[in-house]
Amino acid sequence: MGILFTQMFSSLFGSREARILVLGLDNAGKTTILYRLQMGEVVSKIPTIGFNVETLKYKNIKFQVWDLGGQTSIRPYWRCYFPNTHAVIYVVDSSDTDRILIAKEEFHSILEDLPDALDAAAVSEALELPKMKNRQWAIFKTCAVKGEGLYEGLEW
Ligand SMILES: Nc1nc2c(ncn2[C@@H]2O[C@H](COP(=O)(O)OP(=O)(O)OP(=O)(O)O)[C@@H](O)[C@H]2O)c(=O)[nH]1
Ligand SMILES: [Mg+2]
Repeated sequence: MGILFTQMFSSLFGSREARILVLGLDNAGKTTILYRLQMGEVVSKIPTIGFNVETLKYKNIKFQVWDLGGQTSIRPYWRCYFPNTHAVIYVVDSSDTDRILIAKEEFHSILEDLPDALDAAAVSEALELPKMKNRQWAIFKTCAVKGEGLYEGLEW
């Protein structure tokens, strides 16, 4: 009911929401961009381990902006954040000429990964779960990195 009302009010007043990921190599300037947009100032010079998430309103759209750490060891976790993402902002440091090729490779691997994510319904179809009549089953979308969906599964 709560969700229904939220959606009704959103459409009445024309406000929309978008989930945005900010990706790019470490030191590219992602966190600086996020807080420049949100607070109009430069806040931190510390590398991001994990993520920062902030909500920005711009032109009647509420952007939920996820700024992920870009260090080599963290990049494999970017894909956990892809589901339900409306757009990716890919930040490149134009003065980091030594790593422009790495920036290109990471960018292309994001593009390869993006269409790969199936939603829970598609996974369930792919595994033909609905055909299983003699067992009880349920499917939950999880991301172990963020700890999402795990307890819903255990609860079940
Ligand atoms: N000259 C210049 N420096 C910038 C710019 N944007 C960011 N920086 C500097 O670049 C450094 C890294 O910026 P961050 O925003 O922390 O980089 P990041 O992409 O979030 O890095 P990770 O969190 O490690 O992935 C900081 O010292 C910033 O002040 C810019 O547009 N121009
Ligand atoms: Mg950062």
